[in-house]
Amino acid sequence: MALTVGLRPLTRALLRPWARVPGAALGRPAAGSGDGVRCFGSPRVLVEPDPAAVGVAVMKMRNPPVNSLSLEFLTELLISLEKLENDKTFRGIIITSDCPGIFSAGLDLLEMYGRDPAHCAEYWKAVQELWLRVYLSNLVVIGAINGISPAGGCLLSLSCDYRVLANNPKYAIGLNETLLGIIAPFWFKDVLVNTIGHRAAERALQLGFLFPPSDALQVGIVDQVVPEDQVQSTARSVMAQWLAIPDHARQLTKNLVRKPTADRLLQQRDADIQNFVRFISRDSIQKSLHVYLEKLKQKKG
Ligand SMILES: CCCCCCCC/C=C\C=C\CC(=O)SCCNC(=O)CCNC(=O)[C@H](O)C(C)(C)COP(=O)(O)OP(=O)(O)OC[C@H]1O[C@@H](n2cnc3c(N)ncnc32)[C@H](O)[C@@H]1OP(=O)(O)O
Repeated sequence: MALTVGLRPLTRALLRPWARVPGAALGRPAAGSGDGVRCFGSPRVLVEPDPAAVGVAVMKMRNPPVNSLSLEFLTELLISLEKLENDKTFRGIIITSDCPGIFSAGLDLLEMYGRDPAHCAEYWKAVQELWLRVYLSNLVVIGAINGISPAGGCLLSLSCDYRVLANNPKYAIGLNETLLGIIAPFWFKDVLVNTIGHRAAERALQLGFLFPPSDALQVGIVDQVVPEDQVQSTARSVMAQWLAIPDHARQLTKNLVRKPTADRLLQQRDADIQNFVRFISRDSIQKSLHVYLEKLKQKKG
């Protein structure tokens, strides 16, 4: 089945592989700065230069209540990342959350439930694009994970160069897709295998493990677990260590390590979109999503 993907103009401009964001940029001088420091804001993505670290931006995700990765939110994240990537002021980003207790609830289930194939295709393309942009970023990307991080939230974390997780037993992280009756796509799986190894990934993926911090550290899905009030300062110290390496050497090395994984998706992006649309449109999958969404509602009581 050939898919015709009808993209909206903004999304279309953004989602071409490595597209340049057109003129109407969100980048603007920080209010009252006048010193050339740039701040790229958007309603759901707050980006500010780290006042304590030169060349570092802090990107706070603010899509309440749970930072689910809706199409609009993905688009704003992509714009902000593109702007940062193009601004030579910055060499590193710390990605964190502005939603208490939640890093990201992952992909927005409402973008996949009860939607037509064209919408699902557009959505999946945006998911692919965000992953590629974070995973292959020339910047040092540190995840300051200050909340629970299931599925797509975990993928975002895994795509960073280094992960610092707050030590709170509620802040579990993992690819829990099977618990929803869906499956993690091959590129989610690849990134997990690259991070924790084949055997651990095999178990974690099939059983839909959400690792609490101590287990997450033990299996290697995060690099460091620290008290909640030290997540930002730790991320900043780690960033300093990464920024001590000359950019060109670090970037080429990152590319060497990550490109084969990214290429697997780049070589079959359209097929991956079609597979996703076919899979998600199945009655059985839509029913699983319905049951899961109902469970989330009932949990509230
Ligand atoms: C042939 C092969 C082809 C390959 C095909 C590949 C197919 C792959 C398909 C999909 C892959 C998907 C990956 C994902 O990321 S799926 C999303 C997984 N996420 C989760 O499981 C998390 C679900 N959410 C929660 O567990 C909780 O909400 C939590 C994050 C722990 C926060 O709990 P709490 O603070 O108690 O908040 P609530 O549960 O009350 O939630 C508040 C409202 O937010 C809604 N919500 C929550 N998560 C999502 C989400 N992911 N998407 C959309 N909406 C979400 C929740 O329903 C509440 O809404 P409301 O206030 O209206 O009731």
